[in-house]
Amino acid sequence: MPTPALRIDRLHKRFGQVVALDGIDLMLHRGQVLALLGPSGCGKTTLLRCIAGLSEANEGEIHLDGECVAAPGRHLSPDDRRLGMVFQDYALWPHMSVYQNVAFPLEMQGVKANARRPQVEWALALVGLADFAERTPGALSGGQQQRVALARAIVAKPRLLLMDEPLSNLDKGLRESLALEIRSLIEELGLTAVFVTHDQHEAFALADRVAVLQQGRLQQVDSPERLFHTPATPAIADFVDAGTLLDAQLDAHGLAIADTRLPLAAACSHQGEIRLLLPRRALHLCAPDDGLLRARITGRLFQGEHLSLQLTLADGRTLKLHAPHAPERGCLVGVGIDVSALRAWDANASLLDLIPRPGVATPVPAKPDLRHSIDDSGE
Ligand SMILES: Nc1ncnc2c1ncn2[C@@H]1O[C@H](COP(=O)(O)OP(=O)(O)OP(=O)(O)O)[C@@H](O)[C@H]1O
Repeated sequence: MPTPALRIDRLHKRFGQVVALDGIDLMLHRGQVLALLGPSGCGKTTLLRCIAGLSEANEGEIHLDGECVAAPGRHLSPDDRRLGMVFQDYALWPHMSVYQNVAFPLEMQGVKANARRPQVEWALALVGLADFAERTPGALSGGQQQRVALARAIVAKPRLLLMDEPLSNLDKGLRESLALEIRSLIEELGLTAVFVTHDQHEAFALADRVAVLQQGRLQQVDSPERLFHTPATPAIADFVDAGTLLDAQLDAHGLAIADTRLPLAAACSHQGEIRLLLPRRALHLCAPDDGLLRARITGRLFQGEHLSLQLTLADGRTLKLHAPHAPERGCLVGVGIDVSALRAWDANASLLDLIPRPGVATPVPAKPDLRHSIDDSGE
């Protein structure tokens, strides 16, 4: 097995009574990009700062390319860790030119001025700012300033690139284009990177692996696809907006949702309250009498490629789904469900395997999208 680019073992960090990191184990291979994703206060920045050497952990170890950089009694300084860092607020020196900002890490390493020039020009060209070398940061847009920060972070060819919310100060259009640029730069240079974000779209766009942190603990480390389609807990499903989460009831007759009972059971025979995830892809519209559920359209947003719909069930609870077409707000519709895509957890957030109830045929999803035949007459 190749030596991992980053290995973290049993990392703990406390601030007085506050446990910011509670036993983090993590491994990242060369060329991989990891997103640290989680709600405010979950410990993302603390973990990044411990990796950078800006913060000292209370327990545990951090290894970079097999070298121990942090352990009880050992703490390598940020400079000695050979990392590149990009911060949310760019952290450029306002009185220095773009060129001087990017040259700074090389200067600190003692690289001579004439040897610095080709490296700085290389880094500025990579981020598309070759013609901006003599400007000061104040004369640049937010996106351009973040590109300077990126050039400064990569100019000394770091073994690990660390980024703290690198896109969150930019507006939406710029966030998407810079995310694409950063991603291709990382691939082109074969960089290994860790970045912090509280935005799942940013995590999914940039990362190969996403580590979800909650209350100082890693909850799931997975590819963006697996995290979104198979979240380990209801809290993760909620955080990545994987669909609609509902409380439902499993009993001897099946799975009760609103005024319907689906012929499903838990493989382990669990009965009682469960938490159910209905991913958008598991649901489709059909005529009111053809679906497994009936609902009224109470929200309808045109989003270019699809409509984003909110449907309200008989008991007042709501479902979210996307559809290429839909009747107007207020119409009654049927909802077909691909039961194989449902996910369920018991009250302790342990995953339940839903299976067809013995002796009962699994419901076949009704034909999707009867857009002209759906009307209000089913009431
Ligand atoms: N210097 C500090 N002194 C005391 N408590 C701190 C300090 N830094 C962080 N904390 C606490 O540690 C916990 C984790 O904070 P951290 O900044 O790592 O969270 P985060 O996930 O990055 O949050 P955000 O997204 O809001 O930046 C929080 O409860 C925070 O209040």
